[in-house]
Amino acid sequence: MEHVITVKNVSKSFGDVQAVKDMSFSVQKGEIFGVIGPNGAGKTTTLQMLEGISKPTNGNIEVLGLVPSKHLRELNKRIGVQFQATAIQKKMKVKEALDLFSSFYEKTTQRDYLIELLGLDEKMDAHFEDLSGGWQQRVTLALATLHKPELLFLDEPSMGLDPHARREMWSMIRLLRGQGSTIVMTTHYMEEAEKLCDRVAMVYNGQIKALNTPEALLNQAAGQSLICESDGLDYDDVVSLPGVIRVEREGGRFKVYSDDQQKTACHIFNYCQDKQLTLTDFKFEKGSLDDLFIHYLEKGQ
Ligand SMILES: Nc1ncnc2c1ncn2[C@@H]1O[C@H](COP(=O)(O)OP(=O)(O)OP(=O)(O)O)[C@@H](O)[C@H]1O
Repeated sequence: MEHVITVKNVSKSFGDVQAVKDMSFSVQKGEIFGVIGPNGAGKTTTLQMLEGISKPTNGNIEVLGLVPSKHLRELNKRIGVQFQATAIQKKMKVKEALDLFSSFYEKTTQRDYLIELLGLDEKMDAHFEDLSGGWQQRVTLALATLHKPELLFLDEPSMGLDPHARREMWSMIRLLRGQGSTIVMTTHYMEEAEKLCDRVAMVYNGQIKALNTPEALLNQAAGQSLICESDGLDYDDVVSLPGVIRVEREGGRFKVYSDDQQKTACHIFNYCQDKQLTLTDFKFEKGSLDDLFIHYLEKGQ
């Protein structure tokens, strides 16, 4: 498996704030690699170190065989970075933005292809500020990919888009991957991570808490919750059962998150027998990435 990014024991501090702590991972050629995490988790800081914009305090990074902070000029020819829409001048026309960004690169071999792929033809004379969020994202995606980068960095590519525009953005990202680009993206949307990404890193508190395919992460999440219902269940008793991490209650219905689903299930049955309670419902619930994410947030470490 060819790695286009290798991160080894990387940390980054801003004064007293340790934004990234001893992070290690690699990205394989041709994959869509997602980074998810709450605000302040260290996602942008990580991306900026990969892009060569900032230098790690400790550790080593290799991107396309180069050290980003040392070989920025060479790297910039081979990577694409999608700018936030706010970085584009409001009064600039789409075609002017394309011309300006084309002038940054030696070759813009896929300009015409991108205009067609992203349907930009009809918007060439529109001012950037007059475009909807979905169209603005298409333009910034085009600007990042004019030079057909081997590696594309997208920071929240579908932020603020409606569900339809988001799905269109996913198809475009898949097409760009189909053309040979490796894609590293951040997202806040669990559904996006699940449906679009080949592998997902869950980042919290500057550390990777889980890294796997969405399917494997979902299986991990699936082992973590169960539903039980009985009129006599006591919240404090259920919370203190072995393996229980967190309990959500709605009337007599409890959703129990556990480190060990089987063990907790046995303890719930024993507890109900001891207290002579009748369970009116009991099931293992298929978890979601949201559940897993909240699990790491609540563990808070
Ligand atoms: N230039 C900086 N100076 C000081 N602290 C910073 C700087 N950049 C980031 N931080 C801090 O580092 C931590 C990680 O920030 P980062 O922007 O990487 O998080 P994030 O996961 O991208 O969050 P968001 O989803 O809100 O963009 C935060 O505590 C942030 O306040």
